[in-house]
Amino acid sequence: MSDTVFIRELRIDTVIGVYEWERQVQQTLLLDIDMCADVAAGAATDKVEDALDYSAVSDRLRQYAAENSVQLVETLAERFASLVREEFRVSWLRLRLCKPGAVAGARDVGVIIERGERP
Ligand SMILES: Nc1nc2c(c(=O)[nH]1)N=C([C@H](O)[C@@H](O)CO)CN2
Repeated sequence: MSDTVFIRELRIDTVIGVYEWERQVQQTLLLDIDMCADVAAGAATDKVEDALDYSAVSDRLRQYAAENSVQLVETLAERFASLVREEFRVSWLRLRLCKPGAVAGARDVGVIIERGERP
């Protein structure tokens, strides 16, 4: 299956970072995610129940980040990938998690991971 449901530049507020001051504040990350999905299934019925609901995915990821704190963007990216694959039954995804402004002189830093297999 080559269909994709995507989310771009989702703002994620969380406590994240390795330095002491970062444990005291919330920071905003940006998430891009591409998820393998059967777009035809939703199109056939025109019902969100038959689609991969990008709104539900966004809400769940924001909820997870609000309730959990980690040090590395790598850790949060891996947890997001596992959560989406398990809770939304997504067989393959590519995820880009950015921490804007974290490094002086760079607009963005972060990680890109790809997990699973396309059916
Ligand atoms: N590969 C990583 N390097 C660094 C991370 C990270 O999450 N992954 N984090 C930091 C600090 O928290 C930084 O973002 C503060 O500006 C440093 N390096």
